[in-house]
Amino acid sequence: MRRKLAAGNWKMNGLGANLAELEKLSGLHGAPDCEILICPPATLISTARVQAGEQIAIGGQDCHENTSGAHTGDISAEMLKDAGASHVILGHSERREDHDESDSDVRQKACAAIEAGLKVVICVGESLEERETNNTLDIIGGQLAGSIPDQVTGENLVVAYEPIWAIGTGKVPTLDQIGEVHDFIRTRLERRFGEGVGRSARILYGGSVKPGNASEIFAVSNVDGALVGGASLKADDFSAIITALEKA
Ligand SMILES: O=C(CO)COP(=O)(O)O
Repeated sequence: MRRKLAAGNWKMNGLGANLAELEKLSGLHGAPDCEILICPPATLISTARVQAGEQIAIGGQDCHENTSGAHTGDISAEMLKDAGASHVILGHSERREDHDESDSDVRQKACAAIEAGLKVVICVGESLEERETNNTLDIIGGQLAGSIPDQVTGENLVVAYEPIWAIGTGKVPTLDQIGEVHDFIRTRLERRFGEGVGRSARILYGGSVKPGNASEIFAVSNVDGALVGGASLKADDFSAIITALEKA
């Protein structure tokens, strides 16, 4: 049985004072089959690790593909690990777009992250045009093939399906659309990595997940949790989503 995962991506939001939300969240949940992950800005990782308590895993939002060197402003996977991170989000659409990250870039970053002992949350998702022209599964299939390295395991691989047009918009695919893509991702993972990895890797949905829609999304097949942006910034909102996942 796969452990559920509620992951929060704070993106470029949060100063030290905002970690109070993390402390508030710490004591609210403890279901053994539901993992909680918060990915704050890198500047907060080490403090978050101390303040979050054991119930909450802390992650980064990106890492460089090299272990060290002349990469001003970048952060290596080993540095994330050293700061207390156990996970790292890679290939988020906002980075694929803003930083021209290719599938190959994401795969190289994922290799470095796994080498450093991090679990990877690899994001895939289609644009509105790709959805409207019925190219979603082709796009997702290509991203899965190009972004996930061979050395993943069911324990260190999480895939997040985040339709670009649902991120930050309040729009959410239909439950059938979510189910179709999650079933497709599961099938592709099993085909490439075998039933062991394919069935144990978690697949998260992300894109305007809120307390009001979380329960119905978590009832969809092959949805093992969520990667939440805006609603993860406030403990009360994220706690409501976690509770919905615990009950799913
Ligand atoms: O991008 C996301 C998580 O990585 C989703 O963001 P929202 O939940 O704000 O739509």
